[in-house]
Amino acid sequence: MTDALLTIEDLHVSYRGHESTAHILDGVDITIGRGQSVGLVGESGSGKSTVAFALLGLLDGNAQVSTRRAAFDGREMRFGVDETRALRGTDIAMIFQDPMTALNPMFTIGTQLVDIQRRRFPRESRNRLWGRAQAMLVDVGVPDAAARMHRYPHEFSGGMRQRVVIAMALLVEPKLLIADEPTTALDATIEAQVVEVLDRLRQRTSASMLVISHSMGLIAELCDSVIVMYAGTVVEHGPVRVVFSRPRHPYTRALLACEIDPYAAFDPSQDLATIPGTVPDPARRPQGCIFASRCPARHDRCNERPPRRQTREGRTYSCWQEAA
Ligand SMILES: Nc1ncnc2c1ncn2[C@@H]1O[C@H](COP(=O)(O)OP(=O)(O)OP(=O)(O)O)[C@@H](O)[C@H]1O
Repeated sequence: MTDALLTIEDLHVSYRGHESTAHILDGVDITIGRGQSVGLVGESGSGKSTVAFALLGLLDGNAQVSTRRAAFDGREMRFGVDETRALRGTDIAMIFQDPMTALNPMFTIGTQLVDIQRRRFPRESRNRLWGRAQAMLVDVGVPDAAARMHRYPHEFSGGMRQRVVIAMALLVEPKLLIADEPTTALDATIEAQVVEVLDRLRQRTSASMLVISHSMGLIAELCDSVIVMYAGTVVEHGPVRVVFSRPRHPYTRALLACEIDPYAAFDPSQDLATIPGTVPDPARRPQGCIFASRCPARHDRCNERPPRRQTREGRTYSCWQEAA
């Protein structure tokens, strides 16, 4: 069994409103092994970013978070308190969809790449941190790195800014790198280049990765295993090869049917077509299977009782349908 870097059991996140409570995550389990890359895939609103934000202590103040058990790097962890914030920027680094979220327009890239390392390497000289930063810019494919260190974020293109943010995340030598839709804001050619950089660095560093995306192609390219989320629940998870080539859950099948081929050379223009029907209101979750209202294979039992968890070929899925 892989030595887990992160284990979260039964994660719940809800927001209490005036009239009702919206249950955004409902019993999510996540395990990420050391050096492993895990993808989180699902339609918009399925709760993918909520998982990352819970991990980093970035949820809105009115969020209620609970778990049965959570551990990071061999230590028990608690959510929504200072512990999660303490991990941010040292043990866990995040690459956001919009690189400007992480960059300060007022400072040069060099200054920001040096400052980000201070907490991790408090005794290192500025010169040494500057050298590390410049070398990392070269690594992520920023040309003319020595001169670019003196430039401001607005002097970089979108793709180059995202490379800078990847460098920034890697400079703190995180144990876990979270990439939340890292290429969505980029145009197609640049997107494929950034994926290539992430893939190369993933193979070289020992960091684990959590890649959040609605693109199965991107997950197939970057990840060892995949967690498929629907409306705040995990419907199927397991090795990417198994789940994508022989999906069991009707929702995974529907997602894959919408994309052309997750194993084709990464093509960012491939996107999800819509699956008929709508996601249930998080304030009124059904008592049976959460996907039943949109499922082509549903029968009476699916509306009445939560689905059965089944394991086949190292992959687990929650559905009443018997394996063929
Ligand atoms: N403060 C909040 N109060 C109530 N609901 C919220 C709040 N923040 C987020 N949500 C809801 O949580 C749900 C999950 O959002 P989340 O951003 O995690 O989904 P996602 O799968 O990452 O979607 P996307 O792919 O669009 O980023 C959404 O329905 C969103 O409206």
